[in-house]
Amino acid sequence: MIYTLTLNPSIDYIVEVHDLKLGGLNRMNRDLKLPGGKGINVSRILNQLGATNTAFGFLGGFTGRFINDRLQEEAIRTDFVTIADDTRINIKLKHGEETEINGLGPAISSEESEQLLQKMSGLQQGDIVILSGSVPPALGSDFYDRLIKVCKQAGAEFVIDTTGKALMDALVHEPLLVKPNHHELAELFGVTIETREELITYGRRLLEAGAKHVLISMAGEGALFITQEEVHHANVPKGVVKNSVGAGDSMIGGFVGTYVLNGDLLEAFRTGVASGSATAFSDDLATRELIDELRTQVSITKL
Ligand SMILES: Nc1ncnc2c1ncn2[C@@H]1O[C@H](COP(=O)(O)OP(=O)(O)O)[C@@H](O)[C@H]1O
Ligand SMILES: O=P(O)(O)OC[C@H]1O[C@](O)(COP(=O)(O)O)[C@@H](O)[C@@H]1O
Repeated sequence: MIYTLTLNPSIDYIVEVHDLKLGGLNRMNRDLKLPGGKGINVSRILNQLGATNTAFGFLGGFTGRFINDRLQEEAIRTDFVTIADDTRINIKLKHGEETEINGLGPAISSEESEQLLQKMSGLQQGDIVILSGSVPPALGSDFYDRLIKVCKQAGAEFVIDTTGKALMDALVHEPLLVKPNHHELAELFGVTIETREELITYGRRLLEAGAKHVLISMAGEGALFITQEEVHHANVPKGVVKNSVGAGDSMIGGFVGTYVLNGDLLEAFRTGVASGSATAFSDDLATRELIDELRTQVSITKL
């Protein structure tokens, strides 16, 4: 079974303002509310691909109910801990560029966090758990570490998509996959990365530190897939970018879903790229139809 875990879900409030005046009154040209948070996005893509999964995490208040209702409409299995505080709202401001303002996250009591650990104690050998996104300050910076230990004790594999120290600390536990984008990879090592060779060098360091597979996404510039044996590059399909929020999560969903369904790593890479692009070319996350259409445009080259 595949599980996603979103410690810090969000309503993604997408606000389009054509001519933004800081300090002035602005009117929205368009707005859209989407269920968000990294693991929740992964669950929605897995569901599109027919990969059965359950979404774990914390949801609370009117915002949490909105997210839960939207996931029920899509028949996604959920097993969230209900918390007293409201789930956050993240603002995605489109004004020619995309500016994101993400909330810190709600208060979570120790009883609520224990409930999550209790749910996860039911994990079994062979399960895959996708740990995605930021950690609300209320949980403490070592919370992923505790969750990874629960996964390992159960014999479950894990994927981790987070940043900074939490990601670096997770590597020693041998995640099945990590997927930094090119900026996150540079930040992880405190360097500036200019070339593809440098991306590969730093990507390989994540393998050396314990990751089993490394995906490096480069938005419209394609992606790299690095394993112990080989490095592959994929181009991205052509299309008009509408909303790239969730593109990285879609890539993880496409990769893991395909890997679990057919076991082929390069097909998983291809579907991951197609899923990321299909989301970038859509207002909401990708649909199965668009992923299938774009998959035929992704070519993979061994470097
Ligand atoms: N402008 C774009 N054009 C085509 N595909 C895109 C674009 N932006 C993102 N994607 C797709 O989504 C994937 C993940 O996007 P990226 O922006 O690198 O991740 P993240 O959302 O984690 O920052 C890319 O590898 C690519 O397949
Ligand atoms: O937990 P974080 O790091 O604040 O990220 C949450 C945000 O990331 C997203 O999951 C999108 O992530 P990506 O664009 O990296 O795929 C949004 O839905 C959400 O608002």
